Amino acid sequence: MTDDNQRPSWVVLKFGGSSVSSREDWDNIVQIVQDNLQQGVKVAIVHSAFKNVTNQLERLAQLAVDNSSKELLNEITDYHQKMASQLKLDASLLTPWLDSLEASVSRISDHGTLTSKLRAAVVAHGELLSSTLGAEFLAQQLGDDRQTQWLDARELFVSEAEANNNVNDQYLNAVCHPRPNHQLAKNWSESFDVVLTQGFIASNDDGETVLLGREGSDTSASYVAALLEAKKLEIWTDVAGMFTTDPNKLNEAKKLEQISYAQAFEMAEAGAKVLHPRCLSTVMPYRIPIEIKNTHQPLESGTVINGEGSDSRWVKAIAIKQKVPVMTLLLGRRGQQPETLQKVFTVFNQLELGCELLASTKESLVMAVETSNSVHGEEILNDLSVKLAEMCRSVLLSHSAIITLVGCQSSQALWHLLQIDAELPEQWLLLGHTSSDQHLSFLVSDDEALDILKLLHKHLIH
Ligand SMILES: Nc1ncnc2c1ncn2[C@@H]1O[C@H](COP(=O)(O)OP(=O)(O)O)[C@@H](O)[C@H]1O
Ligand SMILES: N[C@@H](CC(=O)OP(=O)(O)O)C(=O)O
Repeated sequence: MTDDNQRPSWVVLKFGGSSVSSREDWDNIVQIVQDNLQQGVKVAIVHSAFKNVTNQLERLAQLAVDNSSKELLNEITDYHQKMASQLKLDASLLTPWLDSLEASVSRISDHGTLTSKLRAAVVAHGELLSSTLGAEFLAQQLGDDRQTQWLDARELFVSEAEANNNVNDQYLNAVCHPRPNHQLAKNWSESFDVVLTQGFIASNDDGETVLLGREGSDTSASYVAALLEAKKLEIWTDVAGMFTTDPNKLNEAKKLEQISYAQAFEMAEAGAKVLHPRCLSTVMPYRIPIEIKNTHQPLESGTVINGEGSDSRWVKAIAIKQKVPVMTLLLGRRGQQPETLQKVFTVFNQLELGCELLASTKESLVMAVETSNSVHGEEILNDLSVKLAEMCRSVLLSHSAIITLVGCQSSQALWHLLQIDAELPEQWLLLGHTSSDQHLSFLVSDDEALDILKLLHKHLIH
């Protein structure tokens, strides 16, 4: 099948960690790929690390600092060897990546500290190891009639150092700006039926490995889709679409058959981790539709994301983010003087932490802290508290939940809330809305979050 310009069509299939971690998953993947090939399209696969391996590698990098990573390294090695055996593949395929993983770990131990560059080099191995097995399995299953090619994503995507990016972000939350490359799409079409590459990883101008931020494989998939100007991007995961809320948190969640790019973006930004928000901003300019489907139930329909979406009077979905570190700062007598605010933001900058200002009054600020790209994870919050305490009257760190109503104007959402004829919890900490005015957020205590979600879902989702 070709598109209007007689270019062969590509579909991009992204398989997340929850979709590639068993033999059954892989049998389904082979079927999904074959179905596409039979329809005459070429298939580009973006492959994540096996389930939970990225977290293990993050821990491995930390343990390497004081040379205590051996046990975990063995565990990770074992896990991949077992996957090779489940797929009936020769485990020696893994050797080059296991060797380079060990070398990267040794570099951290020799260095004695963990830099974002060394962390990226270690963590990238999750995708390198898994995709090597995935490509070989697929090549064997599809046979010689089909050309299957493994590609190194670091040769496809080079990050751009954004002026306002700190060093952590440059290595751990890098950004690329791929544009359609018709010649490349044509070359690949002439040589291959299926290409398979890694999600989550890219390189920088110096050829070093960088990461695209946690959950970044969706972003990679959107990069491949933009590069090929694909006719469709399919996100294959462990649920059959985007739901009115996280179906693993609330059984009553309903599948959304179709939503607009903008609504999906709001949901993704607000915590619906089934899709990464950056993925949407990459494909939207090219109007590439996205479909979210369930690898474990491939025949079940999914959610289609396309189009503008029309104004709705109803809340369409509710997103939830839990265990968000939140700092409440009492600024004292001088309140929000530019000088105090500047000091506060300088501390965030020095610690290379991101933050989102959730609310402010004359004397206080409530900020959500983004720690996932910090090399030192949770410890850094204590550092932050100590530093902020030097300039604020009091500093309170809590782990809270943010609940966001998506799909109608915030004033409309607020009106619906006020109609709820049930007891709402006392602790609605605050609310805010974005400039797009299509969502309304609340900060609530983490302990109560799921009860509140249930209540809101019952009353607001129709
Ligand atoms: N609104 C939502 N609709 C569907 N899934 C959601 C939603 N919000 C959160 N999720 C969660 O997203 C998960 C899928 O994302 P993720 O675990 O990152 O999968 P993958 O490993 O395939 O990338 C689901 O299992 C579900 O718990
Ligand atoms: N493996 C990376 C990238 C990713 O997006 O994975 P997944 O597709 O399993 O969410 C992570 O865990 O962050």
